[in-house]
Amino acid sequence: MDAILVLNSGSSSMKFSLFEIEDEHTSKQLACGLLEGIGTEPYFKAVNAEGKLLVEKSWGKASVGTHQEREHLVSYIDEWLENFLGEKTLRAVGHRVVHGGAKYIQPTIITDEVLLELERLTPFVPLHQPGSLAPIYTLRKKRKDLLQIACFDTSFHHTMPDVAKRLAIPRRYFDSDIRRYGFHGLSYQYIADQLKHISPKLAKGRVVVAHLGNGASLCAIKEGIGIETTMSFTALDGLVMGTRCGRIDPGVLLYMMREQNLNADQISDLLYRQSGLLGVSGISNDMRELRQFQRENNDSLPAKEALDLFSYRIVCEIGSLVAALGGLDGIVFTAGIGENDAELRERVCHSLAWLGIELDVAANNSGKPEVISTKNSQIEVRVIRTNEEQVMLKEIIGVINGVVAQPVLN
Ligand SMILES: Nc1ncnc2c1ncn2[C@@H]1O[C@H](COP(=O)(O)OP(=O)(O)O)[C@@H](O)[C@H]1O
Ligand SMILES: CC(=O)OP(=O)(O)O
Ligand SMILES: [Mg+2]
Repeated sequence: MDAILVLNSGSSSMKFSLFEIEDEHTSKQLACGLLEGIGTEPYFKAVNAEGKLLVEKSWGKASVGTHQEREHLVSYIDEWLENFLGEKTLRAVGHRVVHGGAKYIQPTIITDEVLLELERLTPFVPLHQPGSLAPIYTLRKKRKDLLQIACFDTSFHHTMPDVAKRLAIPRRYFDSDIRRYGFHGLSYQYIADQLKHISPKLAKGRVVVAHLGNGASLCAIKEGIGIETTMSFTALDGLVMGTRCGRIDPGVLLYMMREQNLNADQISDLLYRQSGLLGVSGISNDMRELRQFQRENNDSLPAKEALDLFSYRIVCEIGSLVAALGGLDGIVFTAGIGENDAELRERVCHSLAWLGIELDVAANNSGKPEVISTKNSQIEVRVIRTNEEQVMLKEIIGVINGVVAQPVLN
């Protein structure tokens, strides 16, 4: 029997799912797991399809998040996998690659040339691309003949009209790929696919999807096609995030460079790692920790200000996407915060009541929220658990079966 490994590498975590291919169209999950705390206190855990713990390991605080450390961690997972697979053969591994640039729209078999081109995109998303590429390098060293496939977070947004891709800077920059791309596309693809099954009305309508995790963005989807999104050239733009600033006046950066002598690396660190919920609250980038802090500290003002800003920006940006869609039929909340934080969803929905949203408070607070708008609401509001790995699996099987044409390399 053949197996497929799906790796979803993030800036500080790596999720994986292992599937067994039963035939051309069916596969079943064998195991899934998570490596988190990369760069701080790495911790690895895997469970089988029934949720039974298979392995657990922590490395302690000594680790520092270097490239070698990531390689070491991936090697560890690979060795564990080798034992777990037993007689099964690993047929392919698929990687979530955050940036595919203008060229890589389809899932793509990784070759030396592809890897070089993806490496060139690292300056576009310095916080993510190295994390996406590190496991590819490690597995290439360890398993020379293994088929490796890249699935891109940018692909879903290629359908955006040119006007949404353009930045208002001299046009030569657009021609050299400095333009708006958008990210979290694998998650948006999953939601668009799910809507076809669970809400045909929304699948054919105008929807704003709010992917609110550690990275956060919104996507405007019309009849299943992405037409606008809040992230842009990099995964810094748009909403307030865990540690990222979201939309910012570029004049602030010029001021910091000129008047405070900050160089590019310092500004990058400030905007990617020290801003967002962490920067404004001074407490944490993690929504659960912030909520807890606020409860234990009598509505701490810095925590409140960070949370206010987080939801305010979501509300403003939803307004902007509704304008791009020319109206609205539905909103979908997804990812760690969108799926779990009822308070945030309530706040956003109440602020958008003028759009005709009526929240079903009981449904919103239920343990497993699905539709959280009332029957009378003019807008259908849903919570859908995202599953980027499922989309990647479908893409990988498409490549294996030769359904997906590979890009011509020059
Ligand atoms: N029960 C919960 N209530 C509120 N926030 C939560 C809950 N569970 C997870 N989160 C938040 O979700 C965020 C992480 O989301 P996730 O989608 O896992 O992010 P990423 O994939 O970008 O690392 C964190 O801010 C975390 O605190
Ligand atoms: C693109 C992006 O922001 O990804 P993540 O949410 O995994 O940080
Ligand atoms: Mg994520």
